[in-house]
Amino acid sequence: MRLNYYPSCLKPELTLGTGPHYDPTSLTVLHQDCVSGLQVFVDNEWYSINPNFNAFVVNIGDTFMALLNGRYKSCLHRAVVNNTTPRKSLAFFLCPDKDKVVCPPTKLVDYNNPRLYLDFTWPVLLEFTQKHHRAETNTLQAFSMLLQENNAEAYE
Ligand SMILES: O=C(O)CCC(=O)C(=O)O
Ligand SMILES: [Fe+2]
Repeated sequence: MRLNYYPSCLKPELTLGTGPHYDPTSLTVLHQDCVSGLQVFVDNEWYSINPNFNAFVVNIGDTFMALLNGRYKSCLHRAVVNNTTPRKSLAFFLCPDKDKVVCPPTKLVDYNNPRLYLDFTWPVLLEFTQKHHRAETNTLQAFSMLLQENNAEAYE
């Protein structure tokens, strides 16, 4: 769980509350107060999500995307600040047990939908995100390439 507090800022256009990122986890359940700030990146544009104190925003993260073999996509999002009102949000991250292998069900893999990502466990992806945090890059793609390189080396 993460509690975010974004103080107001005299020059909000010069800063970001939380930079653009994909959540690496499976699902994120987000609760916001009544101040807007959350934005998602769709079709090359940032869209503000209206805050609703009585609702949760559920975000698909990279682990869920891998588990569903890319059928649902994780979403690039960020939080911006404003010059009048501080904002608070609460993010509850769901992630797999540490020894569970993230592998899509066979039903989601066939000739037209080949495996997009090699098997991995959550702690390995977590370590990758902690060591190589690169805002706005596609973390899952970069992680997947590393898995493929490691896999190839193991067979050399
Ligand atoms: O504060 C927000 O609305 C977003 C926070 C967020 O994306 C996160 O904590 O991962
Ligand atoms: Fe997030």
